[in-house]
Amino acid sequence: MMSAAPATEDTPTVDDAPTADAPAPVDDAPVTSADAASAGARVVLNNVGHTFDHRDMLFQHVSLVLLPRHVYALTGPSGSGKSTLLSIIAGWVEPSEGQVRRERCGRVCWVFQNPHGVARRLAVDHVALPFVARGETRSQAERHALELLDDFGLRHRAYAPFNALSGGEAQRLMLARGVASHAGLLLVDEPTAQLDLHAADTVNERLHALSSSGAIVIVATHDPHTRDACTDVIDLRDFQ
Ligand SMILES: Nc1ncnc2c1ncn2[C@@H]1O[C@H](COP(=O)(O)OP(=O)(O)OP(=O)(O)O)[C@@H](O)[C@H]1O
Repeated sequence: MMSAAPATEDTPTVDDAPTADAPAPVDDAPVTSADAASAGARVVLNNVGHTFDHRDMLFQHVSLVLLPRHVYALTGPSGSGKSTLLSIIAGWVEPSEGQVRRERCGRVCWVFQNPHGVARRLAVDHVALPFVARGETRSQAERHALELLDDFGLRHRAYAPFNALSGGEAQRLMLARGVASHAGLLLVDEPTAQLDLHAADTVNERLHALSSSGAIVIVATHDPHTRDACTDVIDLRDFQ
């Protein structure tokens, strides 16, 4: 395991980012995760810092380049700002200091700690929908969805409505949907907090498989097993 690449002379920095001559990245462009990797996707954080009270910085001077085919564990004590940094990377929260650039990342997918689904919709339909949206027939989409549910250890829950799933099952379902939607940037908040060891291992393996397919995967976690399953670690204690 290694630390996430700091934006040094050896790694791309914001100075390498597209200029006015290059097309601006469009976050919602319908590219697949594999496309995102081949298109040179990356997330560049340049001296990012954040405070909610204009007094105490949660973290500061975060300068990193995040690349496809890596799974970044975002670690740090409770309250150190992991979810906040995920929100900043997603573009939902403006950092108090510095800039974030998402370059050619394609679709951004967030998997929450307490996922929301459509209560009465079947699990399989949550995962089939992105395939249908890409033009597959209903039966093709269902077949692909079932394969993904199998990967996440949820095959036996495929025909359960969302509101009958446990918290851990619901979160794995949303990870499967993230894969189905071909996210180029996948942000995951505490994916294994509600899982037993076996289910957690299944999730950790799939995170890896997803990054191999070309996505940038960032996982906020307290779980040492999840951290060890990641390729890189960003420890917020290094940015206080
Ligand atoms: N919108 C907000 N307004 C004000 N304070 C906030 C807001 N969001 C988060 N905070 C505070 O910022 C700090 C960091 O929160 P955050 O959820 O990012 O930490 P975390 O490292 O993800 O925590 P945990 O590991 O417990 O989930 C906490 O003290 C939290 O109460």
